[in-house]
Amino acid sequence: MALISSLLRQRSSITRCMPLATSLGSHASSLRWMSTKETSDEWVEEPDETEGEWLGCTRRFLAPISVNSRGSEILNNPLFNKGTAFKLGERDRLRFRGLLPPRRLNMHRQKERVLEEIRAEESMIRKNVLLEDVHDRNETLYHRILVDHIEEMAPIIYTPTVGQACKEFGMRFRRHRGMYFCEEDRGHMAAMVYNWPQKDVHVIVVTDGSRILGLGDLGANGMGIPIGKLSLYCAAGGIAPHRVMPVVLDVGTDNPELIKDPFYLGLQKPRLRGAAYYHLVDEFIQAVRHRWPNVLIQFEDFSSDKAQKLLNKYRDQVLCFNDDIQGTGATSLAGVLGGLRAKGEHPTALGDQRILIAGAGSAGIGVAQVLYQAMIEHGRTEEEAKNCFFIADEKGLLGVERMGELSPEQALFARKTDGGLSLNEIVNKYKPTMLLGMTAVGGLFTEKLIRDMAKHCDRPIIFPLSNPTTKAECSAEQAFEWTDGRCIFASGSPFDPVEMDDGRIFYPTQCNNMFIFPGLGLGVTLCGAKTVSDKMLYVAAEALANYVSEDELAQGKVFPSIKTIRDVSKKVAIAVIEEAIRTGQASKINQKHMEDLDAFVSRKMYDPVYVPLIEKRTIEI
Ligand SMILES: NC(=O)C1=CN([C@@H]2O[C@H](COP(=O)(O)OP(=O)(O)OC[C@H]3O[C@@H](n4cnc5c(N)ncnc54)[C@H](OP(=O)(O)O)[C@@H]3O)[C@@H](O)[C@H]2O)C=CC1
Ligand SMILES: CC(=O)C(=O)O
Ligand SMILES: [Mg+2]
Repeated sequence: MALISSLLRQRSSITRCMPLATSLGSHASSLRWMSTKETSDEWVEEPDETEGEWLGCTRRFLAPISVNSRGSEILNNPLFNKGTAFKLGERDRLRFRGLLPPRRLNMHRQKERVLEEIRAEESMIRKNVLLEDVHDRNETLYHRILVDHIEEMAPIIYTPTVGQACKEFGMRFRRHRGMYFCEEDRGHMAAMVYNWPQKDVHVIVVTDGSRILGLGDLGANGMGIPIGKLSLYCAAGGIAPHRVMPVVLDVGTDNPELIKDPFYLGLQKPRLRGAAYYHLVDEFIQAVRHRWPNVLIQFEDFSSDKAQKLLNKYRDQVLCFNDDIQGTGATSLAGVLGGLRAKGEHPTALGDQRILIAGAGSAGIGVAQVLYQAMIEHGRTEEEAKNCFFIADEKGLLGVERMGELSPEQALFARKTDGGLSLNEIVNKYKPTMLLGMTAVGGLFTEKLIRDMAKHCDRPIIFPLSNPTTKAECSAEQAFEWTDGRCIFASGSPFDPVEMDDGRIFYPTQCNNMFIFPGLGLGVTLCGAKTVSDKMLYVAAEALANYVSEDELAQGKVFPSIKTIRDVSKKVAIAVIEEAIRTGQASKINQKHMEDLDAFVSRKMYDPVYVPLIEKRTIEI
């Protein structure tokens, strides 16, 4: 009876209509029109007593959203579920009154409870499981926790812990998330993409699991990576959770342990190769673009032999980029520019550096390509720029004598002399000013190597970028200790501050593509770009580099604090949109947006708050 009268009251209160804000994120697409009277009189909930503490006091108007489901369906849908935070009126209207304990906790209290539980747990992987449980039952709360505590949560949902989460993916599997495509799905993918429950996907992160972080071939267990990256897209890049889709292309695995693992959930057969592999990828790309023509596709953790080929094939045709090649390149450029600033050198001094890159895979070559382009941008000739690089793989310095076996991208950097020199020999002969590690070989940077770097260079830039922490080429402590605190350091996975014997404290920052991809994705999807250009990556790197303050540089920090990642992503997005406008790619940006891009981007960024829910049929007018 109460429900009927409540519905009657709602209907009779309709006065005039207005469109609802799309920035409400997850469910706005299901909205039609809403009466201002309804929203103001009936549906807007009393502000929570602690709202200001976590939301900032000046909240935008929380218009309700209409949902097709009701009852326990809502409680079981992580995009809608608010758990114990549902107010009585909502429990009543949506027909699940009595299905939750009576006492209501507001979001702040729920968050405190989860934080207490996570903080009481010592093991990082257990923390990951607890947080992913929240992800699976209440996405709004999950993203609120990430946004408010990103520095603490990033190592739990991302590197380093995501590495272990991937390794144990089969064992820990609880609930479906993301899509899988395999050879058996050939011919069906265009139909399969319609199984995805959300109508409007903006960003896909896809892997074939062939090189997960520095852990090698983890096959379908690699799903943890797209999930982790997309969590950052939402929390740091402000893309609403219903607009992202994690994907694994399960093309088998060559990892013998997985082939015999009884709990492995992927196909236990050798990897698909050659034309069949590329046809499968192609069908996937066509299928997702058929349903979502403007979707951004981020290639992630493909082994290098395929990563560059796929990028070359699709980069001018579809909105896509390879995070390990291009995202890491842009991030490292920002760090290197920060390092030069910390040394009091002008950005154009980039072309005066001698850069030793250990690792000639996707990341190593990607970084070299972006630094090389930046040198050209700063006026160096191709020859001068090439001459700055010393790139080594397991066989030593890349040299012209190996031309036949190198990829075209590697061949560009092959040295005319001294091919095959070891890292130690390169350091002693060429006295590099920078040492960047992307080998996935933990501890590769030995004490001798780093001490020799510091002998020849007053302030060497040392970036061990391999992930997870076990694969870092050296630790922060080692780098600072072996250079007497003179190095400029950043790492792929986080390290704690280092206190030297003389009391000096150094604060290592993280050189990880997480500083680029969320903002890049936000920028290109908001502006309607058709492709991701090299220049977009360059301006993204500049925006990131400019974010670091003089004070931070003075403390040896060449990247901003992860606490600021949401704002960093906004700046990156704005830079990307400006570049798209400049080159006529910004099809969705109008004059009004251009007048205040900052406000436009801020408005569009998903902010995880509980939005009042109403049953769809009660508001159709
Ligand atoms: N911080 C960040 O944002 C990012 C970090 N990464 C990390 O970078 C690492 C590498 O990734 P990716 O490039 O895709 O991997 P690849 O496997 O494609 O490349 C690894 C490279 O390291 C070389 N290598 C192996 N052992 C040695 C050695 N002893 N000395 C010199 N070189 C060696 C390999 O040479 P060979 O081919 O001869 O074996 C290969 O060229 C991973 O750990 C990944 O997590 C990646 C992307 C972003
Ligand atoms: C960070 C990242 O993308 C990697 O390690 O592969
Ligand atoms: Mg990666």
